[in-house]
Amino acid sequence: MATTDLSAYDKDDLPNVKGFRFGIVTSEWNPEITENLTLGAIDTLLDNGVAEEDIITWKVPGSFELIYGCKKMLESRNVDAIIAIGNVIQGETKHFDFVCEGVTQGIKDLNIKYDTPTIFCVLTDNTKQQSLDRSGGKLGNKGIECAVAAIKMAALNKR
Ligand SMILES: Nc1c(NC[C@H](O)[C@H](O)[C@H](O)CO)[nH]c(=O)[nH]c1=O
Ligand SMILES: CC(=O)[C@@H](O)COP(=O)(O)O
Repeated sequence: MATTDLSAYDKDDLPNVKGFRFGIVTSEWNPEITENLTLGAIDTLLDNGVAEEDIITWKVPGSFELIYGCKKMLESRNVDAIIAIGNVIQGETKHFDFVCEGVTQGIKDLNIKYDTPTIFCVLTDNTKQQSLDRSGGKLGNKGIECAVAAIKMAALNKR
């Protein structure tokens, strides 16, 4: 059963994050997908009062490099949350499994090691159509969903 619209949220349910700083690290693999996820995340942060100059964006080659890229941002930039954006699409071999598991575990580890939340915005899809549907298509944009998660977790960390 396909998921519901990933982008549905109520702005009134979100905390005030004016003055908060957010990082976005984006994988360059499947750029038409990851760029749409990134635009959805940026637009959502801006729409909820985050200043453009308070959004730091970096790019890495692939989803597996999101781990190191987020780690370096956590260690060198003063941000209240990071959104890790990638898109892994099943190929012919088991490489998909290892990339997905690796980045999942790696981002989980960052959330344990560092006191700044890193949001898992990685689409792990069987087909490109599934990715298109979830990055601004009929099922919404996971980048919006993850920006909402980043706002909520950044505010939680400041309680
Ligand atoms: N096949 C996909 C990859 N593969 C590349 C890895 O993420 C990594 O860059 C490489 O193994 C070198 O360390 N990456 C994606 O983001 N999406 C894919 O579909
Ligand atoms: C999904 C991937 O990791 C990408 O590198 C494609 O891999 P494959 O060699 O299995 O087609």
